[in-house]
Amino acid sequence: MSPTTVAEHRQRVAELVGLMPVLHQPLDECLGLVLAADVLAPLPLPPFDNSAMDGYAVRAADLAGQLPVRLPVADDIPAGRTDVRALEPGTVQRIMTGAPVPPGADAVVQVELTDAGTEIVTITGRVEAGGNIRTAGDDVREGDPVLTAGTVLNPSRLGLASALGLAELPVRRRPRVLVLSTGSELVEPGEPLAPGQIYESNGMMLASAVRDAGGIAVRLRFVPDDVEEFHRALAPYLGSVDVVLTSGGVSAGAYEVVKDALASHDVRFTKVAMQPGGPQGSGTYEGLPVLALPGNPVSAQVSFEVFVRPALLASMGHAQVERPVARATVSTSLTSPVGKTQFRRGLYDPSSGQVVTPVGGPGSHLLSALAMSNCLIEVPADVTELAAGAEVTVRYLQ
Ligand SMILES: Nc1nc2c(c(=O)[nH]1)N[C@H]1C(S)=C(S)[C@@H](COP(=O)(O)OP(=O)(O)OC[C@H]3O[C@@H](n4cnc5c(N)ncnc54)[C@H](O)[C@@H]3O)O[C@H]1N2
Ligand code: MOO
Repeated sequence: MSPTTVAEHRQRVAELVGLMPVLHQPLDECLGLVLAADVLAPLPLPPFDNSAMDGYAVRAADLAGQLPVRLPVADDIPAGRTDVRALEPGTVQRIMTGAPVPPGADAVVQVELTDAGTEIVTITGRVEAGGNIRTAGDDVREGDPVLTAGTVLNPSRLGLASALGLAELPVRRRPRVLVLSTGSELVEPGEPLAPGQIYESNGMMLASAVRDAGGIAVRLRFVPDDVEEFHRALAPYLGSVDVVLTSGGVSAGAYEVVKDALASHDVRFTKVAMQPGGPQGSGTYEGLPVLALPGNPVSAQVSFEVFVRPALLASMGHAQVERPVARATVSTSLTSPVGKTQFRRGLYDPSSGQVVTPVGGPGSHLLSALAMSNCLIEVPADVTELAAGAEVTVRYLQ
């Protein structure tokens, strides 16, 4: 049987994860989420004619003659006043930025062009009719489609929704991902380490990657290589998560707990033609999508980047699920296994003439090299050698 290609496995993972349902969420929880329906402005912005300056609401015609002119101050209009009275000819009203312009006024004279009087004001400068007034609907007209379905909600868009008086927006909700590491050798950071044990790192890395992609990570402390314990550990979470993401226990050894526990369910274990990240499991368990990543830390994280991150983003309705890619020249020669897409770790600096420098070797245990890198260098499956200066595609991770 020919190995699964990267593209085939990506497709399978995306289909398994599917689309999250649409919910009306409070704006506070919408940052980074994708709007699921068009939003029509329920009111104009600004909602009423208001002053752009602290100063005096006037009739421009009252300033048409010789300046300075002295006019009585008939009223005071702070922002937020709701009972504004009409401006009588030959008078002014003191007005603050954002306050409603009184009927009858057609301009605002900024305070700097006056003596700031409170009973009588002396005005020394002229303003045109319409000057310093922000008219209703200037920014948004009522009924305008201000935010369209598919828009990613960023700070300014959430600000706009608030300005329109919306307390909630329809969005695809964040996927809840159960992150579970397996391995009897694993020890919680902070605990003492016995010979033969290592500190657990995939759980922290994958949970952070889930959050970084916009999902909610539920971390289940790692379970030992025991099938019964694996099932018992998962059971309490099955009703409350959307995806189960495991790492470790999928290759060819004698104690492959994830494979042993799930192969009898609807989970398929395959070799994907890539390095790192060859052994992969995917399918459903008790109706839940399960993505079983290999345990080597670099393999787990590269698998997340290539398969899981795009699927989580797509599940939230993102159209753009790819990292930015660029063409770059590689600074040193590279070799790559035959028939496998290789993802090497690299440092890419677009300001330095599009050069990418490999960091560390191909080994999938080289976590510090991954931590020092900012991109993945993609070597196609049909390429086994690259000379220094050859062109490659880089996926920019930061
Ligand atoms: N005979 C073969 N052996 C291996 C093959 C193979 O095809 N034939 N494939 C290799 C490849 S490629 C990979 S990748 C790994 C995948 O192994 P598993 O998914 O079964 O992972 P483990 O054996 O449990 O662990 C591998 C390695 O990673 C460390 N690890 C695991 N989980 C964590 C964690 N949460 N935090 C930190 N480190 C972790 C573990 O201690 C091992 O060193 O299999 C190869 N072998
Ligand atoms: O696929 Mo393994 O991920 O080469 O180390």
